[in-house]
Amino acid sequence: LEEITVEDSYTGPRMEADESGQLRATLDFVRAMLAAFKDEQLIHRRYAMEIILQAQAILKALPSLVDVDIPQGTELTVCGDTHGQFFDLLRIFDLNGLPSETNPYLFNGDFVDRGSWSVEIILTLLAFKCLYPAHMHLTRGNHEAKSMNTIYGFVGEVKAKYTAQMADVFRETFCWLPLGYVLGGKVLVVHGGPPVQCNASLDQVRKYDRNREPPEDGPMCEMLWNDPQDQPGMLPNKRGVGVAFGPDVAKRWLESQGLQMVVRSHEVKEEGFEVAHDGYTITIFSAPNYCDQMGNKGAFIRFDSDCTPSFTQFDAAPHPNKRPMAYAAGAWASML
Ligand SMILES: O=C(O)c1nn[nH]c1-c1ccccc1
Ligand SMILES: [Mn+2]
Ligand SMILES: [Mn+2]
Ligand SMILES: [Mn+2]
Repeated sequence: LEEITVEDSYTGPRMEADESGQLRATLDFVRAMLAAFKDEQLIHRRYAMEIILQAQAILKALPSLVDVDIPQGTELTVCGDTHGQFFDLLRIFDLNGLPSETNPYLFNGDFVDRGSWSVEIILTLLAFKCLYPAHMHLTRGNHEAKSMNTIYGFVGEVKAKYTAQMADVFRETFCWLPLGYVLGGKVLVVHGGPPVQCNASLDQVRKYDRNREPPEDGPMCEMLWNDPQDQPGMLPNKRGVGVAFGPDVAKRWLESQGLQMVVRSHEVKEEGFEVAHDGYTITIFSAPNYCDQMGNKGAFIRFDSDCTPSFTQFDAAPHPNKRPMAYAAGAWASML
């Protein structure tokens, strides 16, 4: 990275070196980065690379399933899909505060694709992961994957805003994102759903070798792609990947693992969230007016130390005039 020099002509936020000479994202830098992104400016690719690679090293050291405690008297906020809707992420921070050691967050996958500010979202989340590694938690979604990012806009956006090499570094980093979290020993947080068809245990997930693109079946595939259904039983998923699982299947798997509830994302909900399966399965979705057209609310959940959920809904924020998937391959063709 040293060979990337930050030119004197660069006027954006500058990262300072710590006492060991290592460039670090301080809170002041992250605040300045948020302001720059809000003003449709970018940070220098040297600083972007530092954030991505430092976050990658932190993520790599985690197990594939991470236990997170919510100490007495504290709360943890869980957000769902954000899908490149950076100005709605800023609204979450306005409503609920910036991430900090006293205001921990878990973002439950699908950070990128669809929305045209995916780079701003993922650099923000990874920068907070570097700043507060024990208080900013990130789950892998099915959109943290090369095949999806190539089709749904993230690769095109990174190449337009930075470089193809940076797209590769993002891809390597996504492969180290944990597959799920257990809050307070009783709530599984995962992007799609629990691995009910392969019937994997929490321990098998903890040891799973996640450093790869998502496979077509098995624990990792199901955790990124499964969906709940109202009907009892299990059916092939209409998406063609993973399964649809009923209330009986959710209850049986959760009880077999000593868990009370699964919180998942992955599906748009009109109200931003949905409590299904008699409370065993919660969906949380944090991209309001999804793709500038669905008209849905966004929502996030605050869990207290007893894992009691409180829901907050919010509407879409105004954003600069750029349509969803503005950088997707072929988007340029539509402009010719
Ligand atoms: O892009 C989405 O809306 C999405 N979010 N999670 N999964 C998808 C998806 C999956 C397959 C095909 C298209 C979208
Ligand atoms: Mn999604
Ligand atoms: Mn998804
Ligand atoms: Mn307690």
